[in-house]
Amino acid sequence: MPVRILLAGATGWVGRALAPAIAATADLALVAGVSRSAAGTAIGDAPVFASIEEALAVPSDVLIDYTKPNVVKANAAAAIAAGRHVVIGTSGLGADDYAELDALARAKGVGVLAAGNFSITATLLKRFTLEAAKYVSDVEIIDYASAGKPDAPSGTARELAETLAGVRRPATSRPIEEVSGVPATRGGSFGEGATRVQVHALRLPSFVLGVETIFGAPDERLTIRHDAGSSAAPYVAGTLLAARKVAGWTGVRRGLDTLLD
Ligand SMILES: NC(=O)C1=CN([C@@H]2O[C@H](COP(=O)(O)OP(=O)(O)OC[C@H]3O[C@@H](n4cnc5c(N)ncnc54)[C@H](OP(=O)(O)O)[C@@H]3O)[C@@H](O)[C@H]2O)C=CC1
Ligand SMILES: O=C(O)C1=N[C@H](C(=O)O)C[C@H](O)C1
Repeated sequence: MPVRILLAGATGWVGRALAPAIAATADLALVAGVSRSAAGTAIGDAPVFASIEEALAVPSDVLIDYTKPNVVKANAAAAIAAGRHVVIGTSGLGADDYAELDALARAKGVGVLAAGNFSITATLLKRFTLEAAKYVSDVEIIDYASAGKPDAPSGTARELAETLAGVRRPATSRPIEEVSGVPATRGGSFGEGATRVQVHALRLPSFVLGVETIFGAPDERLTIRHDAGSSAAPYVAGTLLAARKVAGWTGVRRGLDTLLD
């Protein structure tokens, strides 16, 4: 029997790429969608509803959420409460939010996979960054995105910074508290003390999303960079992989890298 998918954000930039891909995949079936503007219509045989609550009345196995930062947490909590596994693509949530969702998911015995970025090259950037952090102490992140992106940092940069802060070696750069001038220009901090990670978010026309990890060592430097193009195609395969696998554990896992060999 195919995994039955409820797709929240079915009419969005990513949702419009996911819906036909799910329909074309034998082991997945789109059974319902959520979009306020398309409520009352259908995508193939799947009815579209204005709210997650209405859509959860249709039997399904996995919620895939590509909506908005101010919507995703309530959607995920409602789906977990209804016993659904959840794949989160939407940005905007951080470690504290995921700790709350983890407790809810464990209580219901369901799995959650949240990835700041489901593209393969962004996932490789995370993997290579975590590897380099074993050897080089000083690292900062630049987050490039479109002028209209509602959240900062991006989900991509946030997951990377929060994970990196847990494994990196202590920085040799001057602590932010000791910086004079306008310390905010040193960026936003993730983590604590000398293993905090600074993220610098740029929001400019012409960018879709880019993330750059810069390592500095005495007299040498390493830059690792991912740039997204203008289509949502890079996110489809990783999201569908997560939908197939998310029933395999209980609680929240973060990052597509956790599913790769
Ligand atoms: N993890 C990853 O790899 C990626 C993550 N993203 C993230 O995914 C999210 C979605 O991106 P994108 O597809 O570009 O967004 P869009 O703005 O194109 O689409 C948003 C979708 O959510 C629906 N929606 C918005 N508000 C509500 C609401 N209150 N209730 C129900 N449905 C709602 C919209 O439909 P309607 O307005 O009709 O309700 C629409 O279908 C963003 O946070 C983005 O940063 C994007 C790309 C990759
Ligand atoms: O808002 C976007 O467009 C994107 N957001 C994701 C993020 O917040 O990291 C990533 C994706 O490449 C595009």
